[in-house]
Amino acid sequence: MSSIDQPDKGKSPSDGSGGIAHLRQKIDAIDLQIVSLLQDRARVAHEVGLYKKERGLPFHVISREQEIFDRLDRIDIAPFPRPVLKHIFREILSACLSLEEPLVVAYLGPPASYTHQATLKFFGTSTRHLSMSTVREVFLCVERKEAAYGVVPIENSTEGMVNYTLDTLVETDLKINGEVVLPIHHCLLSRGEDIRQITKVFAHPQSLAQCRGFLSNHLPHVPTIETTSNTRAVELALQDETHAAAIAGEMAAEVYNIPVLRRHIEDQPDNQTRFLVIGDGVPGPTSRDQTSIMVSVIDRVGALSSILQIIASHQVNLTRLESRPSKKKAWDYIFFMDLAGHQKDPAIQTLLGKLQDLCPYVKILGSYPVSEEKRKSG
Ligand SMILES: O=C(O)C(=O)C[C@]1(C(=O)O)C=C[C@@H](O)C=C1
Repeated sequence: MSSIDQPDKGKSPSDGSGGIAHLRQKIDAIDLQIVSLLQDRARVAHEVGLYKKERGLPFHVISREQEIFDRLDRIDIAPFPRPVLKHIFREILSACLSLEEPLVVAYLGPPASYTHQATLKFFGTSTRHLSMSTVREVFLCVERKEAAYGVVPIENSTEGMVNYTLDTLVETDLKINGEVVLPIHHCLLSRGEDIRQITKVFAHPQSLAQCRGFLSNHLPHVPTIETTSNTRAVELALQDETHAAAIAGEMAAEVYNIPVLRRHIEDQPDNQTRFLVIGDGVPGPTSRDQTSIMVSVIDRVGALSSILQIIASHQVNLTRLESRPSKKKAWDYIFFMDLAGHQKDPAIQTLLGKLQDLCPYVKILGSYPVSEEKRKSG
């Protein structure tokens, strides 16, 4: 028994030391209050669910959830750590929603993939998650209404855009409903106890690319084998008769019970991946939204710069600009743009009208709340 577990018989609150038994009684009473308040909240959420069911209203409301998180941001919660409070509320909302109607979310990759982690971060754990093996399948699952939402990677801070997701966005009628940013920390996982014993490294090409420096410094002559996912890399490393290693996240190490040989092997310490949440509706406006659009421009000198000037003249902030080959004609491009604001904002509405007049093609990919990470960084 550790000393803290010893019953604190000698002390009482009256001896001035605030005996631990008394403090623990206080904690027990507070815990009961927390549980009782959670019960009350769950009952009210269930009532909201019945109200919505009668009227055919959507159960999961991203803008309402954002409003709740915004309010938490404004209240003083010291000394309780804010990120933990957010985490707890993410789970409370997820649990309350599951009493209204279980939410089904499709995501890319096997369980324990980074996209699975992003899904848990956005929706909490009280949802049903469907693992899909391709980005296309995630979209199809939502299009067929087998899932309410899908989660796919869109961009890595080291490796750039996930082109396959951009291309799929071009084709689909689904809309972007949210974004999640996840810090990506890769680990070298192996049953071999010494890094010098490693015979080969299995990894997804994106993870290999993000750990190039580590591999060339520490495993310069060890062959690397590309896999379809990080989790597949772990499976292959486990099946291998020699001391093979895999690159994957800590969650995969836990799920597959494979030791972590090295942590943080990514070349960029602030390596992050941005994921998109896709759905078939458009979330309502919140305190801070962005609108993603896709435009094609007439193939003539200055066409793109005149579009950019129009955006600026409408006082709309362009926060991202990416180009992709149109795949219709050589050297013909489409542009992906993120605009600060919601498509219901008057400035964005006027701008979109103007762009629709000027560009051969404009598609609104969605309006959705800016991620927690971007909100924090200003
Ligand atoms: O306010 C609602 O519309 C609810 O359904 C309640 C609630 C909540 O628990 O606060 C639950 C799920 C929604 O996504 C948003 C909020």
